[in-house]
Amino acid sequence: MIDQTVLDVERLRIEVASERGIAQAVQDLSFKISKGQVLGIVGESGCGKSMTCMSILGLLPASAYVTQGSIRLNGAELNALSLRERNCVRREQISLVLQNPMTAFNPLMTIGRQFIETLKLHRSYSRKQALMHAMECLAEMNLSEPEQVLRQYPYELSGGMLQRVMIGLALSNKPDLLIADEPTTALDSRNREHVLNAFRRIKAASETAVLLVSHDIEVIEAVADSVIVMKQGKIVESGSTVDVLTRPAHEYTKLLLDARLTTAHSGNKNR
Ligand SMILES: Nc1ncnc2c1ncn2[C@@H]1O[C@H](COP(=O)(O)OP(=O)(O)OP(=O)(O)O)[C@@H](O)[C@H]1O
Repeated sequence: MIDQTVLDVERLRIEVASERGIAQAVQDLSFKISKGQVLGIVGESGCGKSMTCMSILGLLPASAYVTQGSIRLNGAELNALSLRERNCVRREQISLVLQNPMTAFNPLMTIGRQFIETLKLHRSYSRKQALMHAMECLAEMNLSEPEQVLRQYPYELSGGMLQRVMIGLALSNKPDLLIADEPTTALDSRNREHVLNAFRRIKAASETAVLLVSHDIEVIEAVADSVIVMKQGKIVESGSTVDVLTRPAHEYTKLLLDARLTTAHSGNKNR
C-alpha cells in the first residue's frame, strides 16, 4: 500500500529558555497526518499548540529550541535542513493561516495584487492567468462576487470574508500541508460557520493535509478526522475525533467537553 503520510512528527520536544531557567513547552509529541486528512490539536492556552506549529514551520522564537525528535514532511527530515532549504520547504509545501487575517495582508495592496504576488512566486503566470486562478480560489471558498473581492483592500472586507480569502490564498499554491492556528477564534458565530465550511470543502476537494489548532473543541469536532488533546506540553489523549469526543478517556478531555456544554447552555439561556 502507498504511504499517504504527509507530516510525521515523532517524539518532539521543545524547550524554552527564560530568566527562570529552561521550561518544557512540548514533550514527547508524536502524530501523523495523511493526504486529505484534518488533524485537530485542542488544549488550553499555553499547552504548546503554537510552539508545535512554529517548530514545523521552522519559525520558533529565538528562546525556543527543538531538543529532541523528528519532523518529517513527505519523508524528508525538516530538522536536518539548512535555513535556505527550510525556507524553500516553507514557500513550496506549507501554508499557514493565523487567527487574525488582517495582520497577514498588506493593507495598502488590493486582494488581487496580493494574490498575483503570491502566485508569481510559485508559477510563471501572466497577470491575467494569476487573476483567473485567484477567482477560482475565492469561488472555492464560497465567496460570492470574487471579481469584486479582488479589487478591494483588506479593510473593506469583514473579518470572516478576509479569513476565507486568507485560506483561499493559502491554498492557491496547492500546499502539501496547511497549518491553521486558531483560524476561527477572532470571528463571530456566523463567520465562524463560513470558515468551518471552507475547511469542510478543503477536506472534500483537496489532498492537502491540514493541522488545525484550536482551543475550541467544537471547531475540532466540526472538521477534524482525528484529534490530539494537549495539556502542559503533553498529549493526554488522541484518536479519531468521534471516538475521543464521544468516549473521552481522560478527565481533562471531559472537562473541555463539559465546558462546551456549559457555554452552550448559558448561551441558550441568554437568547
Ligand atoms: N515567544 C516565547 N518566548 C518564550 N516562551 C514562550 C513564547 N511563546 C510561548 N512561550 C511559552 O511556551 C509554552 C507553550 O506556548 P504556546 O504559545 O505554544 O501555547 P498555546 O497552546 O499555543 O497557547 P495559546 O492558545 O495561548 O496561543 C507556554 O508555556 C508559553 O508561555
